[in-house]
Amino acid sequence: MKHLFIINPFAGKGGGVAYAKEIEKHFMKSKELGNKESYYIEFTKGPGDATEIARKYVESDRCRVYAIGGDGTLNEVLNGVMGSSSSLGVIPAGSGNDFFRNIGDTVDSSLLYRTINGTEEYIDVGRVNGRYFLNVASVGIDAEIVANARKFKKYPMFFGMSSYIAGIFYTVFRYRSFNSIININGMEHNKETLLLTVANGKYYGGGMKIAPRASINDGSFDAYHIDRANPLKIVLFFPQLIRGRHEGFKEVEHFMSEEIRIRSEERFLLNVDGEIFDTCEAAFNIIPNGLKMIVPLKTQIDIMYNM
Ligand SMILES: Nc1ncnc2c1ncn2[C@@H]1O[C@H](COP(=O)(O)OP(=O)(O)OP(=O)(O)O)[C@@H](O)[C@H]1O
Repeated sequence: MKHLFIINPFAGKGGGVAYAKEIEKHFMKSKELGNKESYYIEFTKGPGDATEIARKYVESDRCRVYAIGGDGTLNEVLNGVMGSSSSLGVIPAGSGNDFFRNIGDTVDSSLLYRTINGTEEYIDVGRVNGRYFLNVASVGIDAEIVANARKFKKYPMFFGMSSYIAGIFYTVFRYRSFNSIININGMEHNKETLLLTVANGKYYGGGMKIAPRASINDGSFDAYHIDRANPLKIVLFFPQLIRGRHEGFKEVEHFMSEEIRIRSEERFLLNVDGEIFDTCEAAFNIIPNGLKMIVPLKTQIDIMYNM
């Protein structure tokens, strides 16, 4: 079995780099114990690189591919792995690490070893406008917030969710809803859209529980549409959204669907696992059991390697 580790040295505060030594240590010990598995460590050099690296390896062989970085890195690796028989694991080393929250594990000193030895389970994958995603895709105010949060993230005082909260305040008073036509479960609806989130995973924005009912293996999206609301209401609304308690608001509608389409005469921003695109139409579909995910073992195995 080939193990490919793709490390984004710029994700989070660069914490992913330290894993390279740990990986080498692990495979040295493993070799001493008689295992003959090969491993490769690749550092990304810029945006898009993780997709190219993953694709290059999985085209020639079945691999276990590990994304070491944040949600952006994971998304890029996913887009390189899809269509192959390789599996994908995640070692969180970003600032938000929202996808990892769905796995319900903790980042501890044994995570790397538990993941290398982890089991493989099928999970669903989302696709929008030809791009795959694991977590959440959204349009409207939200994508605008992600774009603005990214600007704040560059400053050291903004970390994790704080850059997102700064993005919210910056965006809320400037943003205007747009007229849209949304097709869900074959029915067309005319809407005034403040936000449409289409979720496979539960979290985004550094721990905001945007889709409390979502599950990565139920074969369906959990979608939330939020109608036009005034800025003050939006500000009041976000603390509830962070905790996943937004379902009670009259502006919020929840849908389960395998296919969703939104179009508008106005252009809007589309957020795909943190990546932002400008468009006037977005077509989402779920691919049930579309990916073999590497799930870390629950037991501590570092003792076995005497580390
Ligand atoms: N060598 C590099 N230099 C600069 N940027 C890079 C490099 N390699 C990858 N990137 C880009 O870094 C971006 C951010 O990575 P990522 O999302 O993994 O980290 P993060 O933003 O810290 O974490 P999170 O998304 O979980 O908040 C990605 O869009 C990726 O394309």
